[in-house]
Amino acid sequence: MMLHFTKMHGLGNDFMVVDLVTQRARLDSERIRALADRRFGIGFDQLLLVEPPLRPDMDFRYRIFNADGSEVENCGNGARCFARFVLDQKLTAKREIAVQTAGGNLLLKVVDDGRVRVDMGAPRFAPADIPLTADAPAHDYALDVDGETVHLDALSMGNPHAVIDVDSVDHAPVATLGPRIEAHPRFPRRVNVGFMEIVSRQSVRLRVFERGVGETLACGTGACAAVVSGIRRGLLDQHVDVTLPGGTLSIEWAGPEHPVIMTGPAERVFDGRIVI
Ligand SMILES: N[C@H](CCC[C@H](N)C(=O)O)C(=O)O
Repeated sequence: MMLHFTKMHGLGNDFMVVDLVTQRARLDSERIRALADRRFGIGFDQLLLVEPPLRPDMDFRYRIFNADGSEVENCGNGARCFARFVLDQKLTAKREIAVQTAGGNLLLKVVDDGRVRVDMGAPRFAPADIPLTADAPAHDYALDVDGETVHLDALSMGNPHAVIDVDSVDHAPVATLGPRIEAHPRFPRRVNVGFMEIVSRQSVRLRVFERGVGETLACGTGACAAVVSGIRRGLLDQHVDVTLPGGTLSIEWAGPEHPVIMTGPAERVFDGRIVI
């Protein structure tokens, strides 16, 4: 069958977006892995599926699959592209769009300069919510990585994140330490690993080794997790600019029980059709 899709990106974190409201397709993890490979398919960090909602108070269901075929709970850069996509495709005329994901509900809003503002929901810190099989609180957690102790802050943005402070992201061990933490047995659903350099109380630099993908040019939930971690430890103010290799996101968090607000761009690259 022929499947229509749109290629999009958020600061270089790139997506294949598929409307399953007006078309039908069965996409299993093997097919998704093939589509994620530019030699056999399209090539993307994540596949985003736009589906009818399962609940009457939601506008859409938003499903997310990593390049390795694993379905995940949330994707921040993808949420901004989701909003741009459903408006461009005229699947809605709403300017505030409620979507349900496996990790919670998001509220998407296209703001005047064309960027998208996302209410990402409140972070969660209990080890069981991350999940982290920890016998201690998940902040400033000392993780034994092959005999080396790595201090990290673990939390959930619907999906699991570990945040590590570094003096310089340019010299951070993203490629060597990232995969060993991503697959660490203490994280039974694996984990996204963020390396954060604090520049000032209103600015950080960040690189993320993403679960199921590897290092990406940007990670929206990773940017949220890094700012929450810094604010919680008294190192950052409420509104922080996060500069990733692909560009800068604006993140705001007013503290526990409050949602994290992320604002940034969403770009459409091309439309296509593929035989599946
Ligand atoms: N790799 C992530 C999903 C995509 C997150 C990222 N692309 C974002 O923008 O939040 C995970 O396995 O939880």
